[in-house]
Amino acid sequence: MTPEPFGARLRHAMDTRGPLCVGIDPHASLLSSWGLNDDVAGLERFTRTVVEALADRVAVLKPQSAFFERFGSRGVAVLEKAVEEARAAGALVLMDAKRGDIGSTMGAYAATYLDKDSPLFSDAVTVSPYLGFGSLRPALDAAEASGAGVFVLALTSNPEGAEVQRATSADGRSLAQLMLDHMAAENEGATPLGSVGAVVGATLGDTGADLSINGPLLAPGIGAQGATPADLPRVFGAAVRNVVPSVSRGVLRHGPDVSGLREAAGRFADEVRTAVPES
Ligand SMILES: O=c1ccn([C@@H]2O[C@H](COP(=O)(O)O)[C@@H](O)[C@H]2O)c(=O)[nH]1
Repeated sequence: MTPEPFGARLRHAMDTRGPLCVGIDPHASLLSSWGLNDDVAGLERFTRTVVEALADRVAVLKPQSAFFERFGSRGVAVLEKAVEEARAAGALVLMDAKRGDIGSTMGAYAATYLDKDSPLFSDAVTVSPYLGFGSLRPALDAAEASGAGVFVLALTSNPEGAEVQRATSADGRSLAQLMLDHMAAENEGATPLGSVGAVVGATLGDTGADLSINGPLLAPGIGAQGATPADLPRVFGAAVRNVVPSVSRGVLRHGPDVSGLREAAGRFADEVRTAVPES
């Protein structure tokens, strides 16, 4: 049976739960402020608490793989369990791994995150297109086959990104626009939403880019990096209904109480609803 595409599953989740994505970023400083040790037991407790607090209410949970990988195989085991538990509780899991390599190696990354039989299978994964959009083909194909999604870096939230992403390509478009146009081509004709998303920072102000890719737009940078939900209409213009606003530390710093995490996520969700009533 053909799996339901990620874009359709995400649209449904956004419409029923609201579009907010909360990141699971177990920074050492957060473990400490939660009264936990910077070790695998602390990592596990932190992660389970976030999943317990939020997986039954937010559309998307986004574990940041780096914070798990730093503990080696035992950290990755915590990540595997978190993915399984978050998905079982109804959240879509977006693995923030930002993978990118030559196509043959990309195939191995695709097998890791986008093959239903993998212990790290996720609803979607972040990838970097700066080895050429075509190098992502194994991930795009694997995602389509398994009903998963791929979020491609376009205009990242960090100020350093501009020197690469705003550089001019051979045909005069910015590199970011070139990538966005590739994503639009991948999503052509998909309803209600394509499964190839773009990452566009909420911190950027008016991007001047054409964001009409017919796919989701992940907007990190809300909270600790200074953006707010009120910035979304200016950054995303007519595409704002497809935005998945993402916040990590801005919510996580309200732990370790489950109620504190829920209230913080609820406040961001309310702010998003006020800023983007059509979302
Ligand atoms: O352009 C990007 C792409 C990804 N990120 C990731 O999102 C979170 C942001 O965390 P905050 O605590 O809300 O700042 C983090 O995992 C980044 O790696 C991004 O910030 N910008």
